Amino acid sequence: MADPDPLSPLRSARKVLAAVEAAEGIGLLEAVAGGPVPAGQLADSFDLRPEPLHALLRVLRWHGVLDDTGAAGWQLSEVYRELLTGPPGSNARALLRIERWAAQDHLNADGVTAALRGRRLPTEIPDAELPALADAMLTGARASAPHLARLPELRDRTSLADIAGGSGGYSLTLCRMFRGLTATVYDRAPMLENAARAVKEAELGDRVRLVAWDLHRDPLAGPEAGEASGPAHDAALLSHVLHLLDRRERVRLLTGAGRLLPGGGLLLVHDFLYEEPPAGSALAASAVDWLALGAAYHPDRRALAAELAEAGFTLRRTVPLPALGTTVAVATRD
Ligand SMILES: C[S@@+](CC[C@H](N)C(=O)[O-])C[C@H]1O[C@@H](n2cnc3c(N)ncnc32)[C@H](O)[C@@H]1O
Repeated sequence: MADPDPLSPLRSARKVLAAVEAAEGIGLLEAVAGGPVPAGQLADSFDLRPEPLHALLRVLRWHGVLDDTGAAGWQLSEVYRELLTGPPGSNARALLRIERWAAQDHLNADGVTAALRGRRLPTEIPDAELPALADAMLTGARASAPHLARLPELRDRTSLADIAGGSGGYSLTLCRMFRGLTATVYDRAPMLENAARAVKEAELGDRVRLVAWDLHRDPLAGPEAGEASGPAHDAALLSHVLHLLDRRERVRLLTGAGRLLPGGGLLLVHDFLYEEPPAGSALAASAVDWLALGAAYHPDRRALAAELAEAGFTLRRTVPLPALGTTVAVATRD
C-alpha cells in the first residue's frame, strides 16, 4: 500500500544517506569494495564497536549498498561497486563527500532560513574542499563537454573564454575535440593551480591559457575594455557559474562576458533551467542548493532570456541535455 505521508520517503532518504555517508567517511565502503571482509575484521581495523557496526552493515544491506556473503563477510553490492569504484571517470564518491560537507555547512534548514533572512555565502570554494571539488569538476566536465561539442554553433570558433572554468575540464576537452580552438580559463588563482596540472597532463599548454581572475572584483578584460593585448574571443562559456550568483551579480557577470565578445559572438550558458521540474526530481531539489547559498537561482527560459537581454545578449535557443539534467542556453551578443 502506498505510504499516505508524502514526507515519509524524504525523512527515510535523509536517514539512509547519513548511514551511507558515515560508512564512506570511515572508509568502510572502500574496505569492502575489493571483496568480502568479516565484520569482526572491519570492527578491529576501524576501531568500531561490533554491535552498532553490525546494525549499520544490516541497514546498508537493506538498502542495496552491501551484500552479506555469510562466513566470508560483507562486500559492496554490484551496483554500488560500479557506482563508487568505476567506470573510470565516475565521480559518485566525490559527490557523496561534497554533499556531506554542504549538508553540514549550509544545506540544511538553518542554512535556508539564514538565506531567507539575507545571508549570502561566499561563492569561493573553501581551501579544504578545493582539491576534491576540483577533481570532481574535472571528471564532471570531461563527461559533459562532449555534449556541448555537439552544438553546431561551436564549430569553427577559434577562441573560447571559459569563465569561472574551474579545473579546465571543458576547455581541455573542447580543445581536444576542435583542433582549431584555443581557450582561456578565467578563475581564482587557487583553482587555477588544479587547472594547471590538468593542462600539463593533457599537454595542451600551447592552446589552453589560464588567467587568474576574481568575479567579484576584476572586470573581464579584453580588447574592448581597452586592453589591446588582451584576449580576443569569439565564444564564451559560463558553465555552472550563474547558479552561484544572485540576479544582480548574474547580470553583471553576463555583461562582463559580453565585453569579451564581438557583436554576434557566441555565449553558452550551461546550467540548470527550471521549467516546472517534476516533484522529487534531482533538478527540482537542486534549487535548494542555490537557495541555501543565498543565490536563489531558479530561472525558467523566460527569466533567463530577460537576464541575458539586460546584459546585451539575445537568447537563440535552449538545448536540454537529459543525460546531465542540465540545459545549454545558446545566446549571441547584440
Ligand atoms: C561550480 S564550479 C564550475 C566550474 C566549471 N565551469 C565547471 O562547470 O566545471 C564554479 C566555479 O566558480 C569559481 N568561482 C567561485 N568564486 C569565484 C570568484 N570569486 N572568482 C572567480 N571564480 C570563482 C570556482 O572557483 C569554480 O571553479
